[in-house]
Amino acid sequence: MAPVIITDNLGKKYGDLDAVNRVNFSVREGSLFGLLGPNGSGKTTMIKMLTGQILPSSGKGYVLDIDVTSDPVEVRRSVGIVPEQETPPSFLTVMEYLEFVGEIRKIPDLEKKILWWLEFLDFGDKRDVLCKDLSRGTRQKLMLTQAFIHEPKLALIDEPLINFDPIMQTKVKEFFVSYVHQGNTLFLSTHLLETAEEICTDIAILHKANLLFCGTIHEVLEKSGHLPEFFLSLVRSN
Ligand SMILES: Nc1ncnc2c1ncn2[C@@H]1O[C@H](COP(=O)(O)OP(=O)(O)OP(=O)(O)O)[C@@H](O)[C@H]1O
Repeated sequence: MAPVIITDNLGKKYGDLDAVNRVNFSVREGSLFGLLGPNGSGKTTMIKMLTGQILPSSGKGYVLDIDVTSDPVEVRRSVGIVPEQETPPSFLTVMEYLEFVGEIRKIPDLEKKILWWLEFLDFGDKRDVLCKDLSRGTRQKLMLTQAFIHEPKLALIDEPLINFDPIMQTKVKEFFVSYVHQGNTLFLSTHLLETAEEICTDIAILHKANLLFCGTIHEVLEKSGHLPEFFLSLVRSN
């Protein structure tokens, strides 16, 4: 099975700063891939490059066989994306925003799908509320909905569980696991190491713009017993 994401010496500089330093890894189809790393290690920059939001400074990146440098628009069209701390347009209601997304993505049976998501994430009572008046958790529900409503084969999500209460975290984690069991792929960045250990099949660790580790969760657990210990000892020794 061909990887759904390949990076080949992919790098990003902001002026003189290496935010991501010539990184190589690939993501298997059907995996739940967790990108970990301390603050400022380059996770968001990596996701932005892989979702066509910024252009790399060096190397190549392929997402679903699409070159992220030459065809960023096609990348954005093909995947589900939840950018870091993104908020939906303040001047639209929940329904208006989802109808807008449906229009752009040309989603069949849109109304039915919207109703399913409103019920699944338990925010149907907010359907006519302007996005500016939503709580942070409800905004995150809306951002997750817009990422998955067109049923992409691959979704990339920056900090997916932030702002959610424990009940909603559990529900969303279960959704992620069932999403990959259906053959789709999920690429997420997170600081929640216990959660990554619980649900991820594959792990990559960035530190100071460099890739320190990429492998399966089984390799991690064999080496170290638990992901948090593995992560801390690797990062502290580099
Ligand atoms: N637009 C930008 N201009 C200049 N520097 C930037 C820009 N965006 C990010 N950086 C820098 O690039 C480095 C990597 O940032 P990035 O946001 O990718 O890290 P991160 O791992 O996602 O961090 P966090 O866990 O804190 O969200 C940091 O040093 C950051 O200050």
